[in-house]
Amino acid sequence: MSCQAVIKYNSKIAQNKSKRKGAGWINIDYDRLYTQPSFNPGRLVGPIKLQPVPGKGRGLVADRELPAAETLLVSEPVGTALAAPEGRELLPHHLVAALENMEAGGRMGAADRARLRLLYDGSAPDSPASARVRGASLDDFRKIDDKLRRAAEAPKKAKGKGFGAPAAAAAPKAAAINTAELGEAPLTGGELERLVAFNSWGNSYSDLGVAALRKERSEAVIGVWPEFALLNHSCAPNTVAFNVGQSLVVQAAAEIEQGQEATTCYLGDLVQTPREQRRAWLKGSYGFDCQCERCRAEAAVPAEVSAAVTAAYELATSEQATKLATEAPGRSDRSSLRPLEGQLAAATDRLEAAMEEAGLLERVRQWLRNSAYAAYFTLAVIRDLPDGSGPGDLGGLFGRTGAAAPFGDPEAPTRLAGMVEAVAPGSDLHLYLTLEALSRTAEAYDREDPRVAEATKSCLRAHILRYGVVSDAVLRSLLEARSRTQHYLGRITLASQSEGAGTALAGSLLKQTAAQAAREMAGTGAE
Ligand SMILES: C[S@@+](CC[C@H](N)C(=O)[O-])C[C@H]1O[C@@H](n2cnc3c(N)ncnc32)[C@H](O)[C@@H]1O
Repeated sequence: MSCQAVIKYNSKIAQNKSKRKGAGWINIDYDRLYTQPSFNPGRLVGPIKLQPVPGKGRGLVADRELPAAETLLVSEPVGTALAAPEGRELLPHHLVAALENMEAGGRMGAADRARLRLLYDGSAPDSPASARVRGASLDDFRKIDDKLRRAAEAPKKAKGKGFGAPAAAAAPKAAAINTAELGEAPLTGGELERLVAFNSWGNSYSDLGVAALRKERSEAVIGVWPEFALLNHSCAPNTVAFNVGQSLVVQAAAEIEQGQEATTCYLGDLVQTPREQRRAWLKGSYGFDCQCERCRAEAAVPAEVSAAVTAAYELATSEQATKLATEAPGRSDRSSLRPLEGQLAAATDRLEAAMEEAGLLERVRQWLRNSAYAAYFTLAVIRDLPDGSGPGDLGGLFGRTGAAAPFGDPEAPTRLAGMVEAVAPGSDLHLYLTLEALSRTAEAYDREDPRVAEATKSCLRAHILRYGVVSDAVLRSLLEARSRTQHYLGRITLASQSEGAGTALAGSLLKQTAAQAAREMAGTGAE
């Protein structure tokens, strides 16, 4: 890194430090959070505010410039989040039943009831029910416990200021919300169903790297993290969220400008499907027509480009392709997959040519590639199959086995990681692919090769995006734990200590300190 970049970086850090003295910045001890299960960070809110967002009801907007890797939120669930062994599917009705049980058993606190009732319940934006919560602020979520205590001490004062009361109608400000009253009546089954339908968040695993460091099992989770439920959706979001114990951590996964909306993605794996599929699912599940930047950009491309996306996607998700790809790990060679490989190559080439012809921006091209990701991914998987070697020797995108397989294209994971970063920065898949890219390029090229240096940088960047700036030791442990993840047919799992070729590699390659990596990131951004 050049001297100039170091100086710029230092001044950027200094600026950030002085900015962070103000209210709103989260200064969390990540090392403790990621390593000590007993450490409870509580409810933390960064420099964001809740405000009306045209066409979306309310949303969270950055109060100041938020650099990538900065923490937006650390949220705790309403009641408790449900957990099950990793990979098990937990559905909203499981959560509704659990919350109903809490109510029935007298274990639902007034503060949690109030937090839930401050969330969107599916009512039309101009209905009286929506008007009830429109004036809420993030403080209403954070300070409910205090308010309830004060209301209990002076019950008469608190009465008469609730929603719909004449005084509230005359002054429709946040102060009109009486959170104490919102916590009074038990939540009905119907209320819970609606609130869970629109606000719950589930994941088939809590953070794999952190679980390893905390010596916990990674678990499937579902819950309502109320502050997180204030984030609106985008098909190319600028935040990443992950579970650490009962907490949900939300990080800026890209720089978010002051006044810009922070967004999350409601789609899960569907983020890598064409526009029509994404929008149909969002309409069916949440009742809105997505108008995010990616949806708008994808709607504006020439018909040939859209047709090429659809054709590539449909080919890769056809019954025949899915069957062949599913059976592939048991195959001794890739010869029977040659016809499919040829069709997929033609389909992705056609998409690339159509995008080139249309002169699209690289950002839009990356979005469109994600819409046809199944085709790019399946092609890379087929090309990864070793020619002629026996079953059990499979490695690469089918999951690391430690075998030194003669991979078809050492740069395939680098390209896939770049694509995924465009729609799911800091996601499990993004981190997995950057590690895969690092181990592949290191196997294929000399350690001094710029492609290895680039892959190292991308890998560190992805991990810092997700985890924030942690100590050198914790970063290295996280990388080592994550280098044992396996990816097979869309599922990422953590292999046992002894499995996985990535561990030693990560240890030897990732000698850079967390501070150096952070400098690299800031230096790149500053130049
Ligand atoms: C989890 S809530 C998000 C916060 C919500 N906007 C509020 O006012 O509390 C989900 C609901 O927000 C709205 N929403 C989220 N993302 C949207 C988007 N991209 N466009 C339009 N509406 C959106 C939809 O009504 C959706 O059902």
